[in-house]
Amino acid sequence: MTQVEPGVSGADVRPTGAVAGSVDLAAAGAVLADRGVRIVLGTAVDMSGVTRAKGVPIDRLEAFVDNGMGASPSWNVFCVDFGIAFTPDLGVTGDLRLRIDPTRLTVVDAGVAWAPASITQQDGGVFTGCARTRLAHVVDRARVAGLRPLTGAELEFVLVQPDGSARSRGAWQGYGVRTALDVAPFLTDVQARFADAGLPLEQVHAEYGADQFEVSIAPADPLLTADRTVLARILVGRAAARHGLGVSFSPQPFPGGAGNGAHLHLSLADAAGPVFSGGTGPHRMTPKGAAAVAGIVAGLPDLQGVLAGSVLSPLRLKPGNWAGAFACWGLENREAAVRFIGATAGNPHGANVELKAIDGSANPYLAGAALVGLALDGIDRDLPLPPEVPVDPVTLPEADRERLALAGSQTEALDALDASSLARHILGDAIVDGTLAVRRYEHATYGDADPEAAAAAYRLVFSC
Ligand SMILES: NC(=O)CC[C@H](N)C(=O)O
Repeated sequence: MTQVEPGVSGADVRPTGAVAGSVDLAAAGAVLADRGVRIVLGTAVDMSGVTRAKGVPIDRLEAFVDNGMGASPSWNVFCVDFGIAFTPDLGVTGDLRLRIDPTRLTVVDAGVAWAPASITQQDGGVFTGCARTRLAHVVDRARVAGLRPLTGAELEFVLVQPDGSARSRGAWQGYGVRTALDVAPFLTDVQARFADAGLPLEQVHAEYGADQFEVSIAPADPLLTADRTVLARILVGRAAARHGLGVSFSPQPFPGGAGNGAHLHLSLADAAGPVFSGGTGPHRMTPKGAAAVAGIVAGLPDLQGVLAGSVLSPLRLKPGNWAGAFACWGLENREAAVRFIGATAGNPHGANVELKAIDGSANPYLAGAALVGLALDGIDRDLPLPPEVPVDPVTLPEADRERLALAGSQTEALDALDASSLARHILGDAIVDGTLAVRRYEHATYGDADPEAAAAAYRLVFSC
């Protein structure tokens, strides 16, 4: 391999944007070693939404790319309490490989570099249960259809004690200046780590929940955004640890408190330009843009078990939480699952849709695949745009509210996923069945538990 990818060849080792070409691994390894890197961690996010890693010494970088490191198929169905929800295909026999993407190599802590891994068969062949590979596949489908999707991620989290218990809330105020200034050393550390990693930070601010903050990441290719979401969680977690803090991305860290969303923004362009602006439809959508919104709204109940499928997710996904508990769309409607954001001077990234129903338990690769896949489905089938909901959906007549409400229980959301040929078309049977196994295991374990006990069990598992 002679071609050298910018970003891993010079003094700089950081994510490189859209991936192209190959990497001179010997040169990249030398750069990392010069920067004091001793270990490379390769991560994969399992179907319960937990990021797991294998590590190699820096001198085995090439093997991590070319041969991969061994992982049992059961890696995909580990659960939040580290039980294993075996399926007929994902069990104790066989072997898969974690192969890192060297174009994403980034130094994340003293002596440690990170890269996301795809899970492959031993010989490098496609493993259909790999979430990262599935997202790449869905993005490829979009390209073949002449569409260019971009996604941007918002990550909400609550600062906690390192053991997961609550911090003192005496001084907290929603979006509070003092709330932010009180943890300014942590926030400025987050900014520095993102800058060093080449991770484009759009906003970092106190949210409305107690000790809740949000970082948002600029729009990019959906695979890059999902990789960056994993990286962002690592960097936020490391910054928190350095300041004696813990961090919870759980959908509902404390029952009765604010939930953590993992909203994703989507824009789409075809050869003629952006599909969510420049047309003659509602809010200047083009026919493709309208069909994409229709696809997301129509398919949301089928994919809820992937986007917000944990035991805790229904505690967050309720009216009044700005979490998008209704399968409808509306211009700048923060209670609609699909918030449409028009092209205005206040929005330099252009028109896009924000899917608010996603929470911090969702695998970011599957969330991206579901969102892009639903938009493609709407375009493929030329679905008609449902009427806009321009008001808070709780104010609608009861029959409309009931029709639009997303599932209020985990069981209902999972049964809808199980029965959905659309979800199986977008994500494949291995991913749908693995997700169901993991979430049903969670339901059996925590479904009847006191919400405080369930929340405690989940509090730190989605942080890195
Ligand atoms: N500002 C917001 O959009 C709040 C979002 C909310 N915390 C959620 O769970 O989705």
